[in-house]
Amino acid sequence: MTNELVVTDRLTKTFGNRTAVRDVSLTVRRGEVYGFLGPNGAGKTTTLRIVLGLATATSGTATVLGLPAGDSDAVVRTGALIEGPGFYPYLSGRDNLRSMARYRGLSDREVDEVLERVDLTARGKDKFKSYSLGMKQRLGVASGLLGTPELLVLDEPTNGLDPAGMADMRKLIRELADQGQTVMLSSHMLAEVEEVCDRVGVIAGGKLLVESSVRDLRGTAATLVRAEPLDAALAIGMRLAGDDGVHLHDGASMRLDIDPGRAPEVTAALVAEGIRVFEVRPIEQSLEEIFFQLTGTPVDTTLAADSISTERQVA
Ligand SMILES: Nc1ncnc2c1ncn2[C@@H]1O[C@H](COP(=O)(O)OP(=O)(O)OP(=O)(O)O)[C@@H](O)[C@H]1O
Repeated sequence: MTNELVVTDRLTKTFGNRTAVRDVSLTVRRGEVYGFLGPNGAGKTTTLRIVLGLATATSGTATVLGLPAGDSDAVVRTGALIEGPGFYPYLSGRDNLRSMARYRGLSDREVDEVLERVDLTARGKDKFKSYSLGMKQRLGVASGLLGTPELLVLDEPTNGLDPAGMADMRKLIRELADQGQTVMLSSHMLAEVEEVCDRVGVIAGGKLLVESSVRDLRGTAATLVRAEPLDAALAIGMRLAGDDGVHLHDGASMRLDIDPGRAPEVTAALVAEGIRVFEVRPIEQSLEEIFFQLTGTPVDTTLAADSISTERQVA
């Protein structure tokens, strides 16, 4: 049994003379929620389509559950929500799933189980067309869960949902993960990836820029110091962090590019020079800044209110 459920190796896809995906090598491990993060047009959907066997690569390989992407056994063991599944508007949610289940030789009992998992049991008998967007999307996830897939692939699962619908969907994905479900999802929202995902692959312009845990991506390698007089403090800062490791911050503090674990040493050095120390604390880069540094693309401003609140004023 492989623990690397998705492995792509230098995956490349071109459309005419446009390269949508270029040399993407990523790994999704069993039991994790993997966030494929990137701005619109980055190549996320194209990559997921190849992983799901809906498109072929121009070069490179994609392996799913240890099998070539598109292999019938890999397809059967993978659930997906991509480009919105087609549901019959005048059938109930449950009957829509039943028709899918029968087609695949699955029992009605399994339909009731997946409805329960996405919290739609109470509305299962209502017509699909009466559902909110969030419920429709949850029904889409339910359809992806039919057949107890080892891997669930969700393309922008919260796209178009209102804040409450987004929150419901994120909660659902975390619940599925807590039940052991491996999920690979795409998103253009940093806050979402931070909230939901264990690991992240950042893609822009078709290239995978970084792959790491959200925590490692952000890092905490800087220390904020508020002290007076600041000029004297800056001189000590340079002694400790080097000339390039000191940055003015807010006009009243400095950021030192040194591990926050050295806070006692920093404090002692400042105090030894008669400098008054008001604050020494770890400082995190915001994911927005990291994203911008990696991609050269600012985060979608419509997401600002939704973003993670962390230190945003690194000099
Ligand atoms: N069938 C196609 N024919 C031509 N170009 C395509 C095709 N599919 C995707 N592309 C192009 O490939 C690039 C990557 O598209 P893709 O849909 O994979 O990005 P994405 O990251 O999923 O973005 P979005 O969230 O906007 O869908 C885009 O420039 C897109 O226009």
